[in-house]
Amino acid sequence: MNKKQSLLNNLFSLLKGERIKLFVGLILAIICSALSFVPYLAIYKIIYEYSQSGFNFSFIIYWAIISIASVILKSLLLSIASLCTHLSAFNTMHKLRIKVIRYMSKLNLGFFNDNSQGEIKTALFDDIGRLENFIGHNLIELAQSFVVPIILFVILLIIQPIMAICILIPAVLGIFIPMKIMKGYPELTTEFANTISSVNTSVNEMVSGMQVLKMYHLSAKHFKKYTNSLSLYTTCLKKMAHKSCAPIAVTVVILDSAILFTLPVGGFLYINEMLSLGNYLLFILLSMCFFSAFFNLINIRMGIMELKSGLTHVQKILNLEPISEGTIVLPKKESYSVSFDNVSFSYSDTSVLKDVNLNIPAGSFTAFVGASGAGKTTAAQLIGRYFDVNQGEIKINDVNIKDLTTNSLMDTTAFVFQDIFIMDDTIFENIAMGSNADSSKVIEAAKGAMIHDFIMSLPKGYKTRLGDSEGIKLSGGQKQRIAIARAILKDSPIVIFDEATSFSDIENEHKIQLALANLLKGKTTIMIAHRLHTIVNADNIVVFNEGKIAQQGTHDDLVNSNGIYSTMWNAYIHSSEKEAV
Ligand SMILES: Nc1ncnc2c1ncn2[C@@H]1O[C@H](COP(=O)(O)OP(=O)(O)OP(=O)(O)O)[C@@H](O)[C@H]1O
Repeated sequence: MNKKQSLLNNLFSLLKGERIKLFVGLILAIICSALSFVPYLAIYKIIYEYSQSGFNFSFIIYWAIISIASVILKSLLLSIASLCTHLSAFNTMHKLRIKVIRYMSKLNLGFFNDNSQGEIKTALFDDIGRLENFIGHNLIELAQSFVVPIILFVILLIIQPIMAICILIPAVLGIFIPMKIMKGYPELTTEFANTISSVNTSVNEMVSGMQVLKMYHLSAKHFKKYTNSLSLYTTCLKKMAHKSCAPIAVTVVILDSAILFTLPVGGFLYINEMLSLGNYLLFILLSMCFFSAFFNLINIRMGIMELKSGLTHVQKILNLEPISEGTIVLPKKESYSVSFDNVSFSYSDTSVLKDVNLNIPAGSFTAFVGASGAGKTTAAQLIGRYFDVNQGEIKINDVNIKDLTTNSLMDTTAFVFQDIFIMDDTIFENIAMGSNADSSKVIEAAKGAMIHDFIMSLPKGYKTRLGDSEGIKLSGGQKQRIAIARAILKDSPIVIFDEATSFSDIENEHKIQLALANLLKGKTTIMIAHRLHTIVNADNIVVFNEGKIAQQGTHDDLVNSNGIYSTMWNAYIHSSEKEAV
């Protein structure tokens, strides 16, 4: 998508497939507006007939039936028009949501670290959801608000030009004065969209952290972020109500009293024989329709402002630079080398990795260790292009990862993190993750991750549902083993574990280590670990310190040299002994 392309342009291109439905909807809406004149016409006819030839009951019945029929037909057509525009709205919202989700998949994975779930949810559902009001309701009102006054104005112009021009005065005042008073409303709608986003973010945070919050006796009232964002939201709503109050009142006053303006003008023209009594009557009735058509304009304008500011969040996502994709596809191989050449990286202003040089030979087992915040996870994530390096190059098999296709990079690397994503689905699908793997492969992977016996102990085995809604809950260690089974099944030549066995008990951790040692044979493995006993057999242990590589070597080499690792190891042994006592 073109970065400069505005969302409104995108909207028009999304609406392309909906043109017929929209056209039918708008035409029907205009016919409905024409039908709304019929009762006025009936009143005119009855009064005029009465003034000319006295009371005529059958004439009244005739026009009453026509009026009722027009009202019924109008309701029917309006329902069909509304159905058409709503179907268009739902299809457009669906297309835009798919478009944004597809686009998000082109962004680097770090986007999902940086953007809270609440913000993404607001953009996808609340902001795009505003299209329903705009396409479903506002477009109909817009068509009626423009077409009806134009038709009426032409009719009035034909009957009596002076009178027609006179009725323009209150209409113009009724539109422009409120618009002037509404100054500042667009800023409020932007503020409103932002406050909804921050309420969603804080609600998400609060719900996911409810257990911790309760433990610290923090109720919703005490969760400052939530109460603050909620107060901002409520304040903004109040400000919007205040701001919209005056323009709505002014519109109502001007348009409602407009008839008081046309009435004496018409009277003057009638006295001076420039207007017949019948036409005077018709004028009064038609000008009532004319003015009422403008009432919706103020609502439409507010709706458009809210839509525009809401869609800026969506536009912000669509404006992000997608990850540049290379063209090289790595051939299928058991293992690949990975190298960091002078790599530096910062998260906005925070420099995290500085001039890192590292060679990870194909098929080797490398461990990243170091103090918390030293940059281990960041270094590992850069291999999967969660973010792009600011300086230097990361290569897989001597190919810069930026030159690989995204699919090739994703096929080549598998990540197992501490924080594991579990889908609301069966255990089988949670391991297969959308692949076409058959059950024997899934079972083999589960056995490798030491989770098969647990799965078989469940009444529904691999068909057991996991997840928050109706599924069973897994322990941290069980989740980690599901994630390890996924990685085993993915069979990527480079596997990166970030504290992937930290939730397992010692016995299971040992079993997993043994199983992994077998399964990862030949693969290039990178393991980030704080529990140092899990990586003593690594071919190379890389010690990170403040974003730099401070040391590297085998466990024995590092323990025997006086450095950060030996200090870490001694502290680790000491704390393990203490725990054992
Ligand atoms: N998405 C992010 N945005 C901004 N700063 C970040 C982000 N992720 C990490 N950092 C910062 O980068 C630094 C390195 O973090 P990183 O997670 O790579 O360290 P680590 O060595 O893996 O730590 P740990 O062992 O605690 O997981 C830290 O100071 C952290 O605050």
